[in-house]
Amino acid sequence: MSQQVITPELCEWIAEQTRAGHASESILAAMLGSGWDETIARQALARTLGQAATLTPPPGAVVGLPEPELSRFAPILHAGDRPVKILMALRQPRVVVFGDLLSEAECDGIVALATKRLARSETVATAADGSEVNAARTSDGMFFERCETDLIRRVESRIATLLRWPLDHGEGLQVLRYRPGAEYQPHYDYFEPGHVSTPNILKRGGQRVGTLVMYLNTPVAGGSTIFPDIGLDVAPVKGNAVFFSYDRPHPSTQTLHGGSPVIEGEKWVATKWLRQGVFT
Ligand SMILES: O=C(O)CCC(=O)C(=O)O
Ligand SMILES: [Fe+2]
Repeated sequence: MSQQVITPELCEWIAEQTRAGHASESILAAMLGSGWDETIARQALARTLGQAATLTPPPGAVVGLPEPELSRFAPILHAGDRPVKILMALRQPRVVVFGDLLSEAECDGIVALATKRLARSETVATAADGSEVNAARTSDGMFFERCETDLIRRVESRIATLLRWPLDHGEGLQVLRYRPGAEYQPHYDYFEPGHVSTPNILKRGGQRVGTLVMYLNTPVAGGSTIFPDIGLDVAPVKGNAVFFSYDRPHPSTQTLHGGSPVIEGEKWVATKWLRQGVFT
């Protein structure tokens, strides 16, 4: 079978099989038997049955991922010290848009702290030979240490509560500033399994399994976070955030994403990457 697609007919067939009493696992086996690609088959089951699809994870996949508590679909989650709105949730791939994760003052505070460091890194960049310049990412960036200041610690523990993932499994916050024309071309956040540097990176906490991009300001135009595989554009609104998770380092996770070019104004984001284990 080439170019397999999940059609309404396929979803209806899965629903029928379920009504007839077949377990998700045996429907998957039947699909694999008739030549369906495993990733597509799993996606079709997840799309049709949602949380009722009880499948054991694929071999090599991470068991247990960062995930907000959405089982009752409470529109407001209590993330420790702050109520956080759920604006949108997609099951497959898992993408959740949060409203008001950060207050205006917290956004401004992170931007102020990062601005000082960006100014410093600009000086270094001019002096250096430019080898670090990445054409796919035309923003400027810096990293905070985990729990570097009280503000950073407060935000990090809120994220840990919201995503039910230990604080020490997260990397330090990365802040990016995009000026007009700057963008981050579509990419995956996991480390490429075949890349020479990956084995060393994985020693410090394993693979990345989730990403939270928090918007620290609202650009005038452009700068949405795009997910080309699923046709999703997330508007960068100050204080809001987009979360997505990936259980294996593979394009089948459909987590290709990027920052579209800023058209007017600046765009500031803080990204928290979540690892499988303790990040050291
Ligand atoms: O700026 C964005 O919208 C996306 C940022 C991103 O992909 C990242 O920080 O890994
Ligand atoms: Fe990314």
